[in-house]
Amino acid sequence: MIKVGQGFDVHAFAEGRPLILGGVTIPYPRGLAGHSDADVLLHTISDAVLGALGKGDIGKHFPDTDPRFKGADSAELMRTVWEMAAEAGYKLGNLDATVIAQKPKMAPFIPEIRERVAELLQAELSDINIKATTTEKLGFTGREEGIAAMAVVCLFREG
Ligand SMILES: Nc1ccn([C@@H]2O[C@H](COP(=O)(O)O)[C@@H](O)[C@H]2O)c(=O)n1
Ligand SMILES: C[C@@]1(CO)OP(=O)(O)OP(=O)(O)OC[C@H]1O
Repeated sequence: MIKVGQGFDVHAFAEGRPLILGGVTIPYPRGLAGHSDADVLLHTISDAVLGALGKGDIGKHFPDTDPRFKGADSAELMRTVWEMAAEAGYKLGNLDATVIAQKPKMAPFIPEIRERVAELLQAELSDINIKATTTEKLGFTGREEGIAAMAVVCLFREG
């Protein structure tokens, strides 16, 4: 059985917060606003996994009205999401994700993010692809108002 899921998320920049993307803290003067640590990349990947499982989205499982998730570590949220997939017998086929950000330059951080995501999804590094693109200074990402991310996952299991 093969299942495919996609994710998309956006968070606005905010002063006085660390920038955490893919479970990695990126040195940058601003972070992202959110109820959790606002890791837009892990939220996107989590949504893609939940989509493949037909189990809604992270807002359904971890509501932003619930004080338990205030300041939550999105890596822990994604670990919980992946447990749902593993318990249903799924393994990761592959993940392809894109961070849409005018700044910061993501390239230097992508190897560490890949490793972190591979560990969280109990996957081979070669099955994890993380990309970045600007929007050529166009739109809200181009104006450096926030960061968007999108992801596609393929899960598989026997039978
Ligand atoms: N935040 C970003 C955005 C892009 N990159 C890398 O630069 C390449 C060129 O970006 P364009 O938007 O001009 O196509 C892109 O392919 C990425 O490798 C980046 O590291 N961080
Ligand atoms: C992760 C959650 C939960 O803390 O909060 P946010 O960090 O605000 O993220 P978002 O992607 O807006 O929605 C999912 C939320 O339920």
